[in-house]
Amino acid sequence: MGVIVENLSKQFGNFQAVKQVNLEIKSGSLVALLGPSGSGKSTLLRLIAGLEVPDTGKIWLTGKDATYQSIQERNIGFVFQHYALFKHMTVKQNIAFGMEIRKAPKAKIKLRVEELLNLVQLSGLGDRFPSQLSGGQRQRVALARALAVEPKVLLLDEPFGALDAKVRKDLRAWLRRLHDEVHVTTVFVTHDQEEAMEISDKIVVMNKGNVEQIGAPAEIYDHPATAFVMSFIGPVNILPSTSRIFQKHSFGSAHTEMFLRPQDVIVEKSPTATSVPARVKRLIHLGWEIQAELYLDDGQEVTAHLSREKFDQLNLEPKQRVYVKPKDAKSFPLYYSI
Ligand SMILES: Nc1ncnc2c1ncn2[C@@H]1O[C@H](COP(=O)(O)OP(=O)(O)OP(=O)(O)O)[C@@H](O)[C@H]1O
Repeated sequence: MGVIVENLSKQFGNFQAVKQVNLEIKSGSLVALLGPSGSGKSTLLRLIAGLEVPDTGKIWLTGKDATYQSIQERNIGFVFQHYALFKHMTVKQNIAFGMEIRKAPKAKIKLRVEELLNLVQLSGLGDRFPSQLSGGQRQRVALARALAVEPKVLLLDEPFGALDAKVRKDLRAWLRRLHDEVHVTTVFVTHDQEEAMEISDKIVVMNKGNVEQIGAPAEIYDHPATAFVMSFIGPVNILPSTSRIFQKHSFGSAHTEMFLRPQDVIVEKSPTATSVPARVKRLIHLGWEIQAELYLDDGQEVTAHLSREKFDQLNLEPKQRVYVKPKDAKSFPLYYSI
């Protein structure tokens, strides 16, 4: 058993930050809490950690009711965005800190510190001080320190948020590999959908204190439960269902808005029975694919993503006449903007 959150709510003054959240995080899994700023991700994480007390609901950690347990009793490892290493202690001393507080035998601490240094790939840097490390290295020390006390659950609040894009990307892959080695139940807060998709087993999408959807990355991307999820995870064209592009197609129940992924816009040079005319406005090279900004003859703008191969085959130019049709589109009963 990992973490179970039951009907959990938290209010700050008049503001409801977390609204009756229910959640089950399987033991040994890596789960991302994903949502825009202010959606309640950090508050939910802090409630699980015991840094906040819930107004209602329960938290179960590895089968035990932890709702009113102290932070220490919960045996949780926590890593924040802004690494809080002890500046006056070396890397080794930082990692050993929790074990020393618990009065673990010296020989055991020494061995475990070496093991953890290896695990976070910082062997040889154990005698440095935090100021002598890069941001990415410091976050790896913070992770080693959190893991040192063998926590039941590891909670990470945007641990790579303060780092530059390249380091961040490397650390994501590294965290995934690390998790595959240690298998500690991990809850990871991020507002970056690519980060969540890349590293997690399951994603919990949050919006305005609510859980919108829980699922594996592909499930959330391919079968979004709500308009919010569809527009938050990946790019999307939001078009009126009366738009010409849908006239010759039917995608189930059509509400007032249709959601069309750019990769589901098929672009051709010649008309077909199911396509409508459009014109190329702008072409943006994204490296692995080309973003074609098009406008339909009714003035509606539509973005299409084309593979390099398809783009070369079409040989597109700005202002060129093309014909488009939707491969797939979705519609939801209610859409509220993010
Ligand atoms: N201690 C507090 N007192 C008052 N309001 C708070 C407190 N902590 C959080 N909030 C409010 O609760 C809401 C949710 O905050 P939270 O930090 O959980 O969001 P988040 O999804 O983690 O956002 P971010 O990605 O910006 O950190 C925000 O509107 C925030 O201002």
